[in-house]
Amino acid sequence: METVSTSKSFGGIQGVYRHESRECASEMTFALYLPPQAEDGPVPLLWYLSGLTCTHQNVMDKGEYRRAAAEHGVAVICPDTSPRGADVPDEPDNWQFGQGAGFYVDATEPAFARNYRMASYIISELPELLAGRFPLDMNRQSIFGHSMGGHGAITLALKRPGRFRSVSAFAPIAQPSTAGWSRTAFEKYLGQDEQAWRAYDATHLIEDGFRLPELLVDQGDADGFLDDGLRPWLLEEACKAAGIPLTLNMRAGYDHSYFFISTFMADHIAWHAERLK
Ligand SMILES: N[C@@H](CCC(=O)N[C@@H](CSC=O)C(=O)NCC(=O)O)C(=O)O
Repeated sequence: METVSTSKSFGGIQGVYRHESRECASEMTFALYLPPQAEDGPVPLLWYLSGLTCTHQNVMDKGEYRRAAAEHGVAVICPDTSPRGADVPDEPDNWQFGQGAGFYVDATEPAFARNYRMASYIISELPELLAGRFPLDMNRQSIFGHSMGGHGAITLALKRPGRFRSVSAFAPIAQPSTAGWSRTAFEKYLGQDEQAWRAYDATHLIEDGFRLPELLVDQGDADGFLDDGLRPWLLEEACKAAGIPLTLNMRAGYDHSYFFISTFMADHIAWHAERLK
């Protein structure tokens, strides 16, 4: 693993690291913020999964998470959203599929199965890489994210009870298997059998019996993707039917951008920090 950069921030260290990924068969880059408390011993780890078109860098530059992370003594890891590189299959003119659009699935279609293994990358490879190299308490992890990444956080946690102490999301895609901007990606990564897509769809996982102890979601009501892409009411209905306590904060006037995310970032970090104690 190579250190790309380290910068002191709010008393801690914002690092960027690069490594050869076993799961994605490509070079991958991630950002890790260590709060000042990490100098004295292992700190809990909060995963932030980014949305379509992002790398590790969008949230690092615009998410404004470091002040709250330092205050609460929580490390924040921001992985990339897909495998990268000239050898990785891609559709450069399509922002909803391929590089920057991994959807946190393990692809099964032959053209993509070698590289597009973001579920295993986040759940297995990256934690293995982090453990021991950084002062992190891997028994205390939580997860959140935005849009494609908010949905990814919910699905990864639903399928692994106990792995994450808490889960939250900014404007998550509620049901990607039926939304216009994600349906095609599911077909290309996972094949035509829609039954197989259920394992990567939050509302369907909940319908199929998977559970979370609770869920926090913030959603802007001026989000241009609200009605066609995000549809938080589908998540609300699924959680209600399943008895999952959902706090859905509809935020008046906010859109889908990092201006929205950064506004509520400190609230989410405080909420996770309380559960990571
Ligand atoms: N290029 C698209 C807009 C893409 C977009 O809004 N991406 C969001 C995530 S959307 C769901 O996963 C994002 O986080 N973008 C990065 C950023 O820095 O804002 C278009 O032209 O509509």
